[in-house]
Amino acid sequence: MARRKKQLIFENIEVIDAGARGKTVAKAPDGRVIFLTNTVPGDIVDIRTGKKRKAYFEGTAIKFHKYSDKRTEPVCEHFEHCGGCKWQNMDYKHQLAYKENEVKNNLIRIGHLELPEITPILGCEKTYFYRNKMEFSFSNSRWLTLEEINSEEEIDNRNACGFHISGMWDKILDVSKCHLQEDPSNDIRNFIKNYGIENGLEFYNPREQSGLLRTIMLRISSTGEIMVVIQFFKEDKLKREGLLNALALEFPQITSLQYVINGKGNDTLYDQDIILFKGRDHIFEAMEGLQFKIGPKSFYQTNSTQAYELYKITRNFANLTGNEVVYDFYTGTGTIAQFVAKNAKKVIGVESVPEAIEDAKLNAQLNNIENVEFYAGDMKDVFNNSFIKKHGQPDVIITDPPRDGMHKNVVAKILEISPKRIVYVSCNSATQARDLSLMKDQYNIIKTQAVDMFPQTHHVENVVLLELKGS
Ligand SMILES: C[S@@+](CC[C@H](N)C(=O)[O-])C[C@H]1O[C@@H](n2cnc3c(N)ncnc32)[C@H](O)[C@@H]1O
Repeated sequence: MARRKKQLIFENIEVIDAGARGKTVAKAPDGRVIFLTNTVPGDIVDIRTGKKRKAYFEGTAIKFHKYSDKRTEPVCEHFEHCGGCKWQNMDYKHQLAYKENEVKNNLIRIGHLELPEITPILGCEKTYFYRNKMEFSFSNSRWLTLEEINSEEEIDNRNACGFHISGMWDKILDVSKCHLQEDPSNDIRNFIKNYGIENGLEFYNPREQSGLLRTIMLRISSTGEIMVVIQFFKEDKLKREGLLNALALEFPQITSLQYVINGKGNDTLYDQDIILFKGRDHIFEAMEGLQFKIGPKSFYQTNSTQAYELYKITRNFANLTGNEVVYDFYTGTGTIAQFVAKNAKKVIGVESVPEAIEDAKLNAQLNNIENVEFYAGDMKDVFNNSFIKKHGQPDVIITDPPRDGMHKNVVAKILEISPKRIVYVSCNSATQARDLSLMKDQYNIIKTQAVDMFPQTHHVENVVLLELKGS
């Protein structure tokens, strides 16, 4: 072990694991964990530590003695700098194994749960170009490589359109080809960027809060429909219409072309008026004969193909016969509720975003589903005695909370009313394990199934079936 300022150098260390936050894991000779970003399990490396926390280090591999046989060549030219698909350098079958293991470890170590035999994780057939929604940002402060910084040459164009660089709020990595969304995603983004540069549309300056072009949101649905929403920082009718007309002419296949003028400090669209320029103000997603109307603010699972697999597993675990009252908590736009409705007596969905609930009601009408009801509000407030009195004792609860998991009062209320069956869908198995540990005295875990929705990243979805003990 050598010392360099406050940093430490550890030599010949094997990388042993991958998991939380997309980082890989090695151990220092004293047993302390080192989290790394630029390695794959099986690599043998020298490590320079950076940030030291109490119980672990953050580090970087500075020399490779052996490359792991779990490695594969990243397909994306931006891999090294982007940070969006951190696991691209690991063969997909190994990515799946680490995800499966992460879920299992969380359920056992955090939840102290007794698990049934674990069914293998369900991988994606499509490991690239699987996202239906992408967001890109403009900046006149393109992130520069070290080579560019050290070069003597003057950099005259620092306009960029792509992704934020982690830890540098004002820097954007300029992306020429992203492997996450099908074509014409890249063509549309590059067209807008090039048009902007050629026609003097200033790119957003995040420090000074100035410029015109701010963000692009691009949705391509499984039905092939395309939505483009361009966010401008200020009003400039001439330049805006020039761009939108040129885009519409170049890509006549765009179903919905919309824009926003947002002069706020942040670029979230959710509190903004979105203005239709051409086509419809929505596109459609379709799943097993159901249609879902998707507006610019609607939530829809980002990987449509795997969402279908996830919902089939959920429906299968719920094992409905047509006579059950089902509560679908954290229902979003009511997709799971509608997906299981034909197998249930009635389904009640709850969601905090009122616009999502409006979409859910509209979609249920569109799909001629009459046995679903939707309510907007925070779960911990809505799910109370009068709610239960109104809708009846549920036979099955399906719950799909955000990454933070369920509020403890929601868990307590579920335990109080004790439905026979609970299907818990989660995008964060650590909080899922925490919640399940609160339920383990009353419920047995019957099945658990991990589903990969996001290849090349560490994210993983997990579905657990619980049954009331003694039922
Ligand atoms: C993981 S998404 C699930 C969406 C839906 N089940 C689906 O498959 O499309 C979680 C949802 O919970 C909603 N949500 C977050 N916190 C909530 C709360 N406290 N009460 C109710 N809904 C909440 C979010 O708006 C989001 O739509």
